[in-house]
Amino acid sequence: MNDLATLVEAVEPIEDRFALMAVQRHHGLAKPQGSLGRLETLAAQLAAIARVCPPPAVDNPGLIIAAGDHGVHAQGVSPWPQEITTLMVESFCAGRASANAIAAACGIRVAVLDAGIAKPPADHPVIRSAAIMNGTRDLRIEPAMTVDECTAAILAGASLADHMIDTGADLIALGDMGIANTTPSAALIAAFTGQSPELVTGRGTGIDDRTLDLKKTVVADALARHGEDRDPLRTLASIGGLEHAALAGVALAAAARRVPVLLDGVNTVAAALAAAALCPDVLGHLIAGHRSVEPGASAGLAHLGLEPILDLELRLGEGTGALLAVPIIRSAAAVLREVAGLDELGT
Ligand SMILES: Cc1cc2ncn([C@H]3O[C@H](COP(=O)(O)O)[C@@H](O)[C@H]3O)c2cc1C
Ligand SMILES: O=C(O)c1cccnc1
Repeated sequence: MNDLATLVEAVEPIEDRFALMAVQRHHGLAKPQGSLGRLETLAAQLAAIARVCPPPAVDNPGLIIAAGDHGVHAQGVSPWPQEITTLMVESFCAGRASANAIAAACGIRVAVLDAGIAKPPADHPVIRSAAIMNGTRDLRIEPAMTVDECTAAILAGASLADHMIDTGADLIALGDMGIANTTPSAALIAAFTGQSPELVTGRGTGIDDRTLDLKKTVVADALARHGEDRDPLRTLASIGGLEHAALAGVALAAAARRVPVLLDGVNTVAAALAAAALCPDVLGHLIAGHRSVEPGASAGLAHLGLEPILDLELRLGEGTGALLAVPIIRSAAAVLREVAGLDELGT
């Protein structure tokens, strides 16, 4: 897929009639009706996404972690040095980050996209480089990306998702890495939900009250600079990050292939808002893995109409909350595929 219009056009709405078939099938299984609660709703969504009932088994889930750096880091919105982005990407490659530990525990493969890191890491088989730019510009004072740069990042994410699906992935979880990225996330969430920067800006990695006030001002200034334009692509380019754009592309490409897209914390929710603004039909393909502590995550999920599977008070990112929800999604598909019918009992 080498242009954005083609990518957006390739996404079709999910088909509710397969969800209805799933509900009927659940009613006939050897258990009281509705007794598996939201597992049943999830299974119905999986059927509607795949357009088949029962839905395919979730045998080969994958995580894509998109990493980027941010010009707005210069405003002092994160207590951490920018180099941590590169160091954490190296840690993903070495299999030593939290995301790796959880992915290994849950049997999920991990791929990393350097969507635009200031100091690119050394080549490694699990990293792909988008090779667009080494981080965004400072969104408080100028557009973070041009529309062309943003489009290139979306397509780089889409291409990696396509590759993962071509090599067997049947569910794609989104993960992020990028010091200072909760600032563009707050800006995107404010822009796409209409909520105030005050309400959707949070403490990220854990900033003090004074830095939080500064961060809210930076987000408000970015929105004021950008103005009223809510064109999805121009908004994403102006106040977003390269990893947000790449993850929006991952979501679009997976949806186009009828593969479920699993969201993590605030940064992936911001990317999902952009993807849904670019292409509303992506929405039915999204599953919210968890509710991040970050306030913008809840605002974004409410706007998308998504109820998260888990609430473990996580605020890390990297895809950790999405990964933890994978066994539940796998189980939802397995129940609908494998459980005996009431009429089969004793046979
Ligand atoms: C060591 C370390 C590992 C991380 N893994 C994810 N994040 C998370 O924190 C960053 C965003 O928070 P803020 O906007 O406050 O900088 C992102 O990289 C996010 O994925 C990390 C942050 C650190 C420091
Ligand atoms: O919601 C998240 O995933 C998150 C929160 C704080 C910092 N980084 C990520």
